[in-house]
Amino acid sequence: MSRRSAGAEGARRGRSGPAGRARESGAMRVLVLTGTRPDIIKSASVVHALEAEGCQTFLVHSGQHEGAVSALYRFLEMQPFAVVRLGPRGTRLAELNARLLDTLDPVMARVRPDVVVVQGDTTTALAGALLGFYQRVPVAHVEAGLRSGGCDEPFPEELNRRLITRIATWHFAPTPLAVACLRREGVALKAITMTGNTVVDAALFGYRRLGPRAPEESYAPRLIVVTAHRRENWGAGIAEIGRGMRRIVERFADVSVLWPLHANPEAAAAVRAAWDGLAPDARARVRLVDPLAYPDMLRALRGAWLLVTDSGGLQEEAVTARVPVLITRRQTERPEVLSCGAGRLVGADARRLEAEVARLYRSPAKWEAMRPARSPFGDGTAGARIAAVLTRAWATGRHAPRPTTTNGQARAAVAS
Ligand SMILES: CC(=O)N[C@@H]1[C@@H](OP(=O)(O)OP(=O)(O)OC[C@H]2O[C@@H](n3ccc(=O)[nH]c3=O)[C@H](O)[C@@H]2O)O[C@H](CO)[C@@H](O)[C@@H]1O
Repeated sequence: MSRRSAGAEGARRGRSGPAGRARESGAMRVLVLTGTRPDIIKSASVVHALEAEGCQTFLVHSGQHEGAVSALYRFLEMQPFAVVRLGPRGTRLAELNARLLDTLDPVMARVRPDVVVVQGDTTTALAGALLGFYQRVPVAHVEAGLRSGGCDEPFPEELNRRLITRIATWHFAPTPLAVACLRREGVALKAITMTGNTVVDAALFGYRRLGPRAPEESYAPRLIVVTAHRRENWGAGIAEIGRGMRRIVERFADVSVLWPLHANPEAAAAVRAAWDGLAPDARARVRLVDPLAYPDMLRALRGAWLLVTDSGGLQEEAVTARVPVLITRRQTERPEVLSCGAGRLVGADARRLEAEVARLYRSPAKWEAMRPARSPFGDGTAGARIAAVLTRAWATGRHAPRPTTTNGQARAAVAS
């Protein structure tokens, strides 16, 4: 494990000190746990808002994703307290889980937080929630209440979300639908706050940092940004999406494609193969690139005519950037994208993908109808709402660990 700084002392506002010293100041100590790129992006505004409220934040990166995370932290103006190195490992979830629990346990014990904040549905988030339970530290769950149906799709995230719901004291739900899902599972209303999604906060923060669009950002008239990384699309699905995109480029001479490839070499190879033998003039309109740094992704999105993706966070960001999105999945745990009109499910199906693009190509009105003015994912104040709830609970002494996931009725049902 490498320590980047002690507490928030070296952090943005220089307000706190090493773990031990910070304890003496009496401010609420919050351990914010991240493990993947989306976690980092979605935790930024929570960290900023907690610090603005005078809390001592201890940002811990679990090491689940090890890639280029330090540039992302810098762009989002966050400084980790600890970056855990999990070391070489295979792809077994049991191994990941065991290592996360074992490695994070002493980190949490050293920080002795008053609250641990976990984000979303990763194995890191589940480990953080479990450790909170083991160490009797109350858990705040950001992006709570997303549900897709069965417990095993997406695997393993759907079960992770549900298990975290059983453990958490505070449930920060991004949308009314997420609130309803939590209520259906017996979570007490007073334990839920609807906040909007922190991904919107991050995007607005990012766009403020980037400033106005530069001339070199003016892409071809119809730029389609494509990403494909979901486990369910590995192999045949990604190849099918590639075939569909190829037909689109061959058919429409003013369409260009920017496709940041997934780090997984097999997934990247399947995408590359889809373009083999393409005529040079069409090939010139296709850019297959390494994963984009977050600021570059924000730039690409604001220059895009359309997004084709199986990503969760990108669906939410596309709505915020008012870019129509075709979702290459059978279902989405973000149905708000569909109900607000900004997105359509096309599956990993080349023909459907081509047909949907052709429909939007032919009809500017249909394209415009997929750009709602308001995002169902919030207005960019989610982080502030979360920090306000936590600091209020701290101020009134209501931060102690307690089970909140069952209301009276559910408890009675369990007891009977
Ligand atoms: C089952 C499910 O839905 N799970 C989700 C999934 O998250 P996701 O689908 O949102 O993941 P991605 O698409 O990887 O990331 C998106 C973010 O990354 C930025 N981005 C993307 C490409 C790039 O080239 N450069 C970038 O900067 C982009 O703007 C956006 O902010 O897995 C997470 C655990 O890993 C989960 O927590 C999360 O629920």
